Amino acid sequence: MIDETTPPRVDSEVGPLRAVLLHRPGNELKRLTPRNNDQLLFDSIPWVDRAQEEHDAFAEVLRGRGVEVLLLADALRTALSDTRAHAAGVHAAVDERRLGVDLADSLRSHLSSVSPEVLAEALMAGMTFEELPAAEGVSLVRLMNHPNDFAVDPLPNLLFTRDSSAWIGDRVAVSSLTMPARVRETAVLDLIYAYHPWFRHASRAYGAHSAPIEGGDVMLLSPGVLAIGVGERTTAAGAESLARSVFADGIAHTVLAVPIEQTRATMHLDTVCTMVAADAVVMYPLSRDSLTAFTMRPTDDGSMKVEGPAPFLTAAAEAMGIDRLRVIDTGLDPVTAEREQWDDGNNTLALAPGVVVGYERNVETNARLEEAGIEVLAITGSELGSGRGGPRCMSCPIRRESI
Ligand SMILES: NC(=O)NCCC[C@H](N)C(=O)O
Repeated sequence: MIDETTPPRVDSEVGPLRAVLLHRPGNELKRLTPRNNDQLLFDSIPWVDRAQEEHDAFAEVLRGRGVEVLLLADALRTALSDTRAHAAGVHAAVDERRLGVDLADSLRSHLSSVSPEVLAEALMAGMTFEELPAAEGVSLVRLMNHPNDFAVDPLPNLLFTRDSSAWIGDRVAVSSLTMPARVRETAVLDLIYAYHPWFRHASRAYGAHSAPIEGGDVMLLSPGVLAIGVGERTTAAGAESLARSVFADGIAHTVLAVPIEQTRATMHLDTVCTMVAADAVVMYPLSRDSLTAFTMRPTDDGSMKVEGPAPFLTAAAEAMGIDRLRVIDTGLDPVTAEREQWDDGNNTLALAPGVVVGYERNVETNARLEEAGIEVLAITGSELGSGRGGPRCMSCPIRRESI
């Protein structure tokens, strides 16, 4: 059970983690085939039962360290039991451009009558044309689509709860996701934050803004200091809009925009760098000397100024008010470094300063972290990792203690 009496709040990457939003992979993963996996952003076809086992083990590691785990599917079902949320959920599921007016009407009327559980399943796992309810009359759209085509797209990347929303202080930013396969996740998270009792009074950061921002690019370096990766997913417009929004809300005083290479291997800032202590990061060695940052700060007249670029580590330390942001020296040779970066070796989830969760397969990175005094709680991710995301990607912290 989640303690809903304590309000959400996150103002660092490493403060003791108390509550987290995870998504236990479900039937949406069973939609992946060799024909659609690229488009749906998976690198192979996961063995779903094993992925669920791996995820259950991940959740147990967190619970074992005193973290409350809120599962996204439960949260969505709870939210959808509100009739207004149910209506909004039906609206989010039905794409009239794809189905045409008649089929869209018939699907809307069907989904309006189903339980919150069935609607939640349709929103997460999608629906094929074959699964649509039988309807009177002729539908060209139905005839011309293969029974296994999607009438409602599945959302296999819900697993990566980090990207679809991010808490900044006591506010939540629901992401505006870039890739077509993930765009509808915004609607799911919107429903949860608007209608789940725990979040009903939570204020939004980034409100009605729409320039792309993904949570994997948003890093809370220290209270009031954000780093935002700008690359394949988050755009410069997204980073600037989020910066203006957090300055206006008074929840940050400095935002660093960090250019990252626009490749799949480095799709988010947290694929190359995550925090493992209040003054330390683990970082892909090849990024160490090349990462830079533009520094944004608010001005007295309500606008903002931008400085830089400067080396990331220097700009970050200055913004955080510390002498140095340490990089745990993994000292890996370039080939091992590249292999372990691809397998999310740098994508750790901090449960407290100096305690992180990492994939067990990243043997070398984990060993170097341990040598540096960082406790690594190793989890299996052979199937979970097929979507190209590690422990940080798979978790959206909702409550952390201050450090
Ligand atoms: N923060 C992250 O790096 N998240 C991983 C997202 C993986 C997902 N398959 C995607 O391509 O969006």
